[in-house]
Amino acid sequence: MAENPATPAPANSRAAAKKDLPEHFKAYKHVWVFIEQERGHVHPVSFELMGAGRRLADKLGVELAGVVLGAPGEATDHAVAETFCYGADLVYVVSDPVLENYRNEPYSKALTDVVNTYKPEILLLGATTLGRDLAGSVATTLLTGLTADCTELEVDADGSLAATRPTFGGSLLCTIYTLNFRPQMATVRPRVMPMPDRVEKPIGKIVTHPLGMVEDDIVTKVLSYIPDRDSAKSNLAFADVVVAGGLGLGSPENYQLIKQLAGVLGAEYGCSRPLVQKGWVSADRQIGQTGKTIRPKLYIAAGISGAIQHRVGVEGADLIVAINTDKNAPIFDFAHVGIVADAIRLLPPLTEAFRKRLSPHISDKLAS
Ligand SMILES: Cc1cc2nc3c(=O)[nH]c(=O)nc-3n(C[C@H](O)[C@H](O)[C@H](O)COP(=O)(O)OP(=O)(O)OC[C@H]3O[C@@H](n4cnc5c(N)ncnc54)[C@H](O)[C@@H]3O)c2cc1C
Repeated sequence: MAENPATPAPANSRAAAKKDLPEHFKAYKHVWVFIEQERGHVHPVSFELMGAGRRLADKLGVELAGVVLGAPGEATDHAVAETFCYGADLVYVVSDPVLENYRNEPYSKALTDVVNTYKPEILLLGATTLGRDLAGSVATTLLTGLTADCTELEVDADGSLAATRPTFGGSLLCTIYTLNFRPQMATVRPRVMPMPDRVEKPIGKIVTHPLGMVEDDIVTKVLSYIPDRDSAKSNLAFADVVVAGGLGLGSPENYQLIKQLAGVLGAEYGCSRPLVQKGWVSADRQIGQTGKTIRPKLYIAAGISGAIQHRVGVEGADLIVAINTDKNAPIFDFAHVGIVADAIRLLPPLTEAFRKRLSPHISDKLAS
């Protein structure tokens, strides 16, 4: 692997680092996306990656495939059908009762076997808890490179995957290449890539592959399945409207102003990292490089300076409104609307104005 600054180096400057791709890797073709599904629920990041994968596949002139692992039945069938609606040319399926719940061992074996048999040149996974666990073990088993938490994926003139991600605490971007091994693997966090349109399509070509493993082969046992009661608590990453507060609010009491405005707008509320570190707000509300990436239609940030680690999590918002007392705050460099004001004084009348202006019907629409 080679590490480069944010702008991909021209192909010829990497020539020295690039030994001839070993003969057995030359057969690796096509772009694959691992479709993460649990009990019939496909994680949206998988479809976001289908959009990114389609762009890469078209540039390379190859096929885009989804890989679905799961137990035989409706849930897996549904995931396969949806994968076609998000642009797959074909779908690889490993369907076995052992794969009903995620466990690293059988999932790694299934994905590794399918890769070794059908040889993709690029394999993308969501940087979710499951995706990170699976990607790491599959990459180490395949002895190939994995670039985690990418923010951009491109294909170079020589067909290499240029995977860009923040480094040095987010102060730099680096582009990483897996030059001499295949597949080139990358994970991407939810909401980093835009969601492509879903187009109703019939089921296309499916390639099934056996798991070749039975329950007795697996060390970990699933004793029961307990859904995470908190998982539905914060819908921050997928909200259309997000209101967030930072250290400029000065106290947890003042942070309530953020929640009040969010309540009136039917929005989700979030925060910068220091508020989580101070214990004012729970970690699932943190926005930024080490928190959630958001892509709302409207993002209101109050008392947030706009450090790069925060910026990378909000740049995908359609409209960013920043409230800050310091007219030179970095957030004004990327906000679409900047309000130089004391948020503690501005938020209550702003909330009241929205309350008067928005009928419940409009609030519902904004939030939907
Ligand atoms: C490895 C690493 C990962 C990180 N990950 C993240 C991350 O995921 N998310 C994240 O947010 N940060 C992250 N950080 C921290 C980041 O570098 C910043 O320190 C942080 O974002 C700053 O938070 P803030 O804007 O709330 O506070 P500050 O930078 O202190 O800014 C407060 C702002 O409030 C303004 N202000 C003061 N009073 C008022 C007022 N009354 N009304 C309006 N404005 C006012 C000030 O002018 C200032 O601009 C990370 C840092 C590192 C090193």
